Amino acid sequence: MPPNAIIAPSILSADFAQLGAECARTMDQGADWLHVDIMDGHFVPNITFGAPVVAKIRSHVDKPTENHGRGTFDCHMMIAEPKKWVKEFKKAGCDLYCFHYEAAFSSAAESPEQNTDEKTSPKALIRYIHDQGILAGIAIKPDTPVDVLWEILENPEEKERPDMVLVMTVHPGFGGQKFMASELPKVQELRKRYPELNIEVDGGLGPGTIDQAADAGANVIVAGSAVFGAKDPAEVIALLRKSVDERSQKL
Ligand SMILES: O=C(CO)[C@H](O)[C@H](O)COP(=O)(O)O
Repeated sequence: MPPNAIIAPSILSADFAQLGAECARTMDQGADWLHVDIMDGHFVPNITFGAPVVAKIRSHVDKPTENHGRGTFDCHMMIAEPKKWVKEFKKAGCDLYCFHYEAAFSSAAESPEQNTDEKTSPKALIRYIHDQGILAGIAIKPDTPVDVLWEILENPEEKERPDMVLVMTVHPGFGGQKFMASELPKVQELRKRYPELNIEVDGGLGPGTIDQAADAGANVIVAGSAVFGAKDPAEVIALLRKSVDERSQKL
């Protein structure tokens, strides 16, 4: 059976003027993790915030007492140089550093396939993140085929295997976009091969789309506008959890 449902509201849709209070409130409303979107204006055409802001909001939410536990800060690094920021974000209180496959190679290569330098490979980056004592996630954009992940997930070296895979269900950069159901076969394939893996989906998730994502096998659900824009965010969080829990029994 897949791992438990983890509901991770994306604070991209929170009121940035009251971010600490928004984080604390969302946890009180039943969130498991907080999804923290870091955008650098290069990897994606938008800018959010950096480690100093994460350090400030971290103090408003209790640290998790175990890996993947309640209060995990799930930092989604939509940045062009993911290795450069690992230590700083760990220091700020990031518990799970999720980088993009597409950004993991040195900028000298025109595409990930052209880069054969082991030092800048996703596997090396995962090892580096684990060496800092935090969890590592790897994300793929809609244009990236899921096959690129097999070599990384099948690595016999445990330290070089990710703790979570994030399948983007929108093109990264902005909240409030339309859910791309075309990405769900990636989730299905991942779940078929890795029953125990934490598989996260991000983009356009809410009451109208959660059942499809849960049927495909996603268990970590990011929802920004659906939670922060709701009249009753606690009800939406509970609904997302129920869908995943019910559907995961049948997988
Ligand atoms: O990573 C993201 C955008 O790049 C956001 O986390 C995501 O889009 C969530 O927003 P929404 O639930 O409103 O679609």
